[in-house]
Amino acid sequence: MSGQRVDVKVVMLGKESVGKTSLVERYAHHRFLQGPYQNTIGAAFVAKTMYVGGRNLTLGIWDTAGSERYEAMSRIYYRGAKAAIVCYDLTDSSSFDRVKFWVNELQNFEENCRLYICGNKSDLLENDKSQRQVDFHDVQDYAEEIKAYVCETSSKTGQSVETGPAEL
Ligand SMILES: Nc1nc2c(ncn2[C@@H]2O[C@H](COP(=O)(O)OP(=O)(O)OP(=O)(O)O)[C@@H](O)[C@H]2O)c(=O)[nH]1
Repeated sequence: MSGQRVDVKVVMLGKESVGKTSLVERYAHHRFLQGPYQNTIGAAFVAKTMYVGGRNLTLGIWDTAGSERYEAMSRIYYRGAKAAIVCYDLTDSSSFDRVKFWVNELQNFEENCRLYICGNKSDLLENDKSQRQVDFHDVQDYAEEIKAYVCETSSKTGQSVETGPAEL
């Protein structure tokens, strides 16, 4: 699908509609596409070149479909990934349950993959904290257990999107 040389393979995982495609769009193209939600079918690939430590590094980002119907396919995309960004929606606790499913998969089948747990849609909490359904400290405790990084992002405002994967 991509003829481009990829130095670091990254995979986006998580329940449908948590904002994986929007995060990639924000990270790669610095924009947020308004308009009706369109679910990803299968997966999409985006390459982004970064200048790090005196050299250009190409990230190959696989944005997988969150719908459980594509679950088997998503497994194909995390093979050999150096990092997985496992996303959830801060306003939807069921999406955090799905994080645990993917973490489990990665621990079993891709043990060298670095894990990032990303709570998205932080903008929705700005004016109404009661919308939060997933406690940050609970996520931190869980992340410590599984040796993952955590971040809270908004693809809408761009909060923490550019800085998020800097450790890669
Ligand atoms: N308020 C807000 N809405 C967001 C944010 N990120 C995504 N959305 C909205 O959430 C919906 C789903 O976003 P997508 O990026 O398509 O979600 P996805 O996880 O890629 O979904 P699948 O392709 O089905 O797996 C869209 O209507 C987006 O506009 C965010 O940070 N804040």
